[in-house]
Amino acid sequence: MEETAKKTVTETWLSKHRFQYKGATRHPFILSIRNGSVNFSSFKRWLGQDYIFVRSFVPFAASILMKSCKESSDESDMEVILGGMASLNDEINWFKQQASKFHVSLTSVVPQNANVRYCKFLENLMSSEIEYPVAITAFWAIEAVYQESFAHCLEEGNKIPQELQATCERWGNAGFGAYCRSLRDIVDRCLQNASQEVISKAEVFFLSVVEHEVEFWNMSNGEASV
Ligand SMILES: Cc1ncc(CO)c(N)n1
Repeated sequence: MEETAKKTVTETWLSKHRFQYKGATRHPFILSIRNGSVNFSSFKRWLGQDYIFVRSFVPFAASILMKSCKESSDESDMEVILGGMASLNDEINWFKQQASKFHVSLTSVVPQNANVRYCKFLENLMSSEIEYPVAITAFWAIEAVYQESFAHCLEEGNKIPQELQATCERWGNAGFGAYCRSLRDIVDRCLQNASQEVISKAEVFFLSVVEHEVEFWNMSNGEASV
């Protein structure tokens, strides 16, 4: 038999679940930002909801940092995650600036159902019963969907409205891309040595993230969803 490079776990998932993944990274809302047809009230709705999500994402990131200190075999994981937390600090301030620019009142945003469900999902992942490889898989997937979505907006031929350029750059920039790549490497390293049970559990959570992301983008439509 011929020697071929063994596929990493994330490579396997991304090809096996490419349709679902594309649903999240090429969502109509993202395509509308890229082609300039985006409805500004949709964008404002997304902005307010995402601020709420990011505030829930901070304690989740902190829980990942704790797990990495206790369970990781590689000391450098801490630096990668800590770097992510530093950019979340910037992100919170950025949301406040953008909200003021777009006249969105962050204090009066009511979380929609899909957002409440996604935040609840993060809370469950913070439990000490969730293994580090499983939690970091979800963490990577959450960041990667945004990175791939907004990087796609920035690709050649885009007609991004000038007001939304900064949003696309926030998650689509090369530095954020490199950060997501580091997270993905951590996931692959952790899962390479994990039991089949943990690998399967991580795959289920990966798919859940993808579904939650689609539901999250759907909220920008403003239609009440169940
Ligand atoms: C819903 C959602 N997913 C991912 C990210 C990336 O941080 C975000 N800000 N919001």
